[in-house]
Amino acid sequence: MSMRSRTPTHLLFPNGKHQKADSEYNWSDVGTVDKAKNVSVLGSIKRAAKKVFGVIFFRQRKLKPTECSRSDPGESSIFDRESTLSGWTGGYSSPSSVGRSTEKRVSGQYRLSGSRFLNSGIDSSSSSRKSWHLGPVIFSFKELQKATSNFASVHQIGEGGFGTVFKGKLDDGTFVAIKRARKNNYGKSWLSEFKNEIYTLSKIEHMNLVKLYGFLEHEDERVIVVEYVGNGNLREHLDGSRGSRLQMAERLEIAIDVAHALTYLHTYTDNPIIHRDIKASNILITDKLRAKVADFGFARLVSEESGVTHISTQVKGSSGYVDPDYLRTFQLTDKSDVYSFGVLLIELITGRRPIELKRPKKDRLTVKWALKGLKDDEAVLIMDPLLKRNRAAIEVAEKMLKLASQCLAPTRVTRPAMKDCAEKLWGIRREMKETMICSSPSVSSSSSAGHSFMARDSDRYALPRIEDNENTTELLSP
Ligand SMILES: Nc1ncnc2c1ncn2[C@@H]1O[C@H](COP(=O)(O)OP(=O)(O)OP(=O)(O)O)[C@@H](O)[C@H]1O
Repeated sequence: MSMRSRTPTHLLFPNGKHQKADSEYNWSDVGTVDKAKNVSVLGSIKRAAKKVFGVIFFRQRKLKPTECSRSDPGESSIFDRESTLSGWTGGYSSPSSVGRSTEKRVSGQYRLSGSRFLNSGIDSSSSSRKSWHLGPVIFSFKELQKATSNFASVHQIGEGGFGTVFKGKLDDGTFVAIKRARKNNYGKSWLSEFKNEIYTLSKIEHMNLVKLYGFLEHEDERVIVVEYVGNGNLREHLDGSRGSRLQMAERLEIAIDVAHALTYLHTYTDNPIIHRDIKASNILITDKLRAKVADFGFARLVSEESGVTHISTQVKGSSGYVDPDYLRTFQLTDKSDVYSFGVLLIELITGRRPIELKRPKKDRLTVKWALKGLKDDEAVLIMDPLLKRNRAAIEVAEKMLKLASQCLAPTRVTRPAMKDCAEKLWGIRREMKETMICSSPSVSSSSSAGHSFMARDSDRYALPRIEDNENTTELLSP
């Protein structure tokens, strides 16, 4: 568990225009957070119960008979609404969002008897680990203290603009990442970032996105509890401070994972979500070298009609990753994530950070340097020195660079959609397999190599790696 050094600073550019505030989510939409501050959790339960009964009463009066017959008698109306949102199947299990009947506190979580979860026959008291599927829960400060030995520095795994990240172990044995906000941070925009991360994460569920388990908002503490992803972040892997060197096939798989996550956010959620802070340190890596996108503090929902968010008063993102079109127009679209994804592709190929101040002036901006390499037909020279240079790897580098150059187009209209990027990457992956099979030393092994690829493809979501074929010809030494 190494503590990561601070990665590129976030950019905040006031545009001087008096436009609508950058983030104005209706916190009550989340349906979970007690608006009043400095109140005990018990207080929130009581108030929530009143509110819930009010909602039920209201709903019962408004529902037509046909609507009533559709609902499971044990499900709350709010679950009905939430379950249609973005494939999120659980809705909230917090006091303020749950429907009818009594709340039970189970293993530090507020539970509903009569909820969808309990109706499904899973006993939350005996299996609280599974109970995350219900949706985010409200933690008590005490249980988070216990999970982290009172936020001991030995449990610290990261630090960022939001605050400090700890690894914690809950009573049921689940490992979690606990993001504890820096207290002197609490300005208006910061609070909106906190709420934003919870709001956004609560709406999504995808294997390549970090899952939200719960949160705490009590007195001056703001904490987010998310799925723990145990193998560091992509930047640490590229720097060589984590793991053994990522080879080209693994980097390609990571790119595909990120492309899937962003395609999901842009295309398959009810309201498209723009992440706004795609960068290597926000890509977390699992033990099987799969990628999960984290850090939704800056994410924004997009209006379905226009495909754009409202004009921002502040441009947010991390230096080196921010879309120049967004900087120019203050108009945020999903293509801003596409731009940042282009920067990420360049990082995966070169291993370099987007800005490398210690290098000669002409090489400092990695994107510029790498795209010049592509133009000069010298992809092989800009490949990360840690990468093996076999034919398959070089071809992948060239193709990924070409895709990166499209993502990095100066204006958003000419950039591909994330879905197209994912499809192109799948094509690159397929061609890489073919090259590796062809480069295989013996003809007879080609069929077995083909067979093993098929086997790996069929369980891509279980054990998804293509390994670099050690037998492919080494064209150049790093
Ligand atoms: N779910 C997690 N599992 C494991 N490690 C994590 C997790 N979330 C964050 N980390 C670690 O903590 C670091 C900082 O986390 P995070 O980026 O979420 O904080 P932040 O304040 O939003 O950072 P920044 O402002 O730089 O984007 C990550 O780079 C990663 O190394």
